[in-house]
Parts: sequence; C-alpha cells; structure tokens
Amino acid sequence: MTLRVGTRASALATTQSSQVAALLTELTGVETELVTVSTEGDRNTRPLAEIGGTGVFVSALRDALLAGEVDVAVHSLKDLPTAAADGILLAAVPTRVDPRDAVIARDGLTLGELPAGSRVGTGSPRRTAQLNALGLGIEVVGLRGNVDTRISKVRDGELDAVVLAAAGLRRLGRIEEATELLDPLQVLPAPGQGALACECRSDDREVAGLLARLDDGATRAAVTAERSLLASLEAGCSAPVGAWAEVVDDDGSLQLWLRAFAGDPSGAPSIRLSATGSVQDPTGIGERLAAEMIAEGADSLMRADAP
Ligand SMILES: NCc1[nH]cc(CCC(=O)O)c1CC(=O)O
Repeated sequence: MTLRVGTRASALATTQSSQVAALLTELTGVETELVTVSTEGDRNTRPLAEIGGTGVFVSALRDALLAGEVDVAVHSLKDLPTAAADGILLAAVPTRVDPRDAVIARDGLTLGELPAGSRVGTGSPRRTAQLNALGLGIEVVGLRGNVDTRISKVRDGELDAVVLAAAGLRRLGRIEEATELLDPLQVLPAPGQGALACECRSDDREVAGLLARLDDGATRAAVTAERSLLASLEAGCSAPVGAWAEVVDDDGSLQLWLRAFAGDPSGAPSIRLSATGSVQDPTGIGERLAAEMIAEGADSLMRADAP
C-alpha cells in the first residue's frame, strides 16, 4: 500500500508534508507519495479576511480527502477551523516544533532597537494588536504572501522588518535569518502555531491507526486547550487572539498552563489572562479561560472593528 499524502503547493506546505510522510514511513514502514492540491488561499493573495478567512487553506485538501483522491491531509494546525468537519478525523498532532513568532529586521536589529516610525509588516490581526500593545511607536503595515515574498520586502528595503512564525522558518531551513525570537509569553502565538494537523477520513480505520503513531500527547493537550479557548471566544484564525499552553510537571501531576491574549488591531487596551488545570481536561481549561476573558470584555474588544 502507498499512502497518498495531500499537500498544498507552497514551499512551506510541501516541506512540512514531506516531513510528515517521512516520519510516517520511519515509524510504520508504509510507503508514501505526495499529492499537490491547489487551494483558494494560494491562488488569491487578497487579505485573508476578504476571501473567507478561516479555512481557505484547508477546505480544498479536505475535499480531496473526502473524494478519495488522497488518504492523508497535512495542514498547519493554526489554519484549521475549530469546528469539526463531517467525515474528517484529526488523527495526529505531531510534536510541536516552535510556537514563537520571529522577527526578521534590517541590519540584524531587534524590535526594541528599531527606531520609532519603523515599518513592520504582518497580515495578522493578532500580531498587529500585540505589536501595537508593545508601545514601541512601530508602524504596522499589512502584508500577505508566502514566506519568501514577505522576507524579500525587508531585503528590498520596502519594510524595516517582518514578523512571521518561527516554525515556518525552521521548516524551510531559514531560521538563521531571524534577528529576534519573541518570547511566547510576551507575544502570544496563534492557537496551534508551530504544530501540524494530520487528517484522514473518519471511517478509514487503517490510516487512522497508522497516523496515531505520530501523535504527541503533550502537544495534543496544549493545542486542544488553545483551540477550545478560540472556539469559546467564537473567534477564528484571523481574530486578534493569541494563546499558548504548556504541559508542566507539578510534583508528579501533569498540569496544563494556558495563557491568552485578546486585543484590537487598532490599539484598544488588550486583555491577558491565564488558567491552569489538569492535563486531562484541556477543553475545560480553554472554556473557563474564555469565559473569564469575556467577563473582562474580550467579546466587544475583538469585534470592535469587525465589518
Ligand atoms: N498564517 C499562515 C501560516 N500558517 C502556518 C504558518 C507557518 C507556521 C506554523 O506552522 O504555525 C504560516 C506562516 C506564518 O504565520 O508566518
């Protein structure tokens, strides 16, 4: 049997899909082949919010899965809508690489070293809100495109810096180009950032069993809490929400720490809170923290600029 692993066409997507395919072969001995599927998010470089936001990168791969054209779909977990999809099983969440955001700035600078008025590119409302909340006098400039396109804006001198996911840079072998890795407690990553999602058809027991070997329990618990918070806030992947959870060993009992940020890209005061609980209950921790954030006003904050 040869497993057909579906991937988007971008350099990042094919790299991470081949890494999953290689891991699958290593752990289970099964043969794999990559099948490229083109998605609306790749074909269209208008702002994500305009072309459907949540899920534009994901649905074409899921369609190929349901149509039986591929057996496995590999996504960046942070691109995955929180709502479950009919007939689709999230069969594996491999070990998270790196949750952090990275800065690539001109002349090796860090964010703090950039002079006031510097132009920093990101297309993410979450990054925009947190960059503004740092109060550094930076001008945040909208940006889309693949990793290469974004970095080239700094190399061309069009921007002073860009902020992007460290995991993407690592997977592409370009992490050395980062001039700063932002502390994930200071600039909270997107829920699921740095983790991958491996899906199969819900009724495909055989592939589900193979993929289960790739699942990492601690990563699965952390991203489940992060995504539960996002779902309970009724926010999508393009909302100004950051969340990061870690499993910590508290005298032999495994605890999950979840920290969250909700903001407003235009700079209204933001909300930061954290919660902890048993690693057995990631969904409950996310729900409780979301309720606390809503009680503090997260709801109206996130929707302040909604169209
Ligand atoms: N927003 C798009 C996206 N989706 C996943 C990644 C790569 C990193 C990851 O796996 O979280 C990126 C690029 C980025 O945010 O810089």
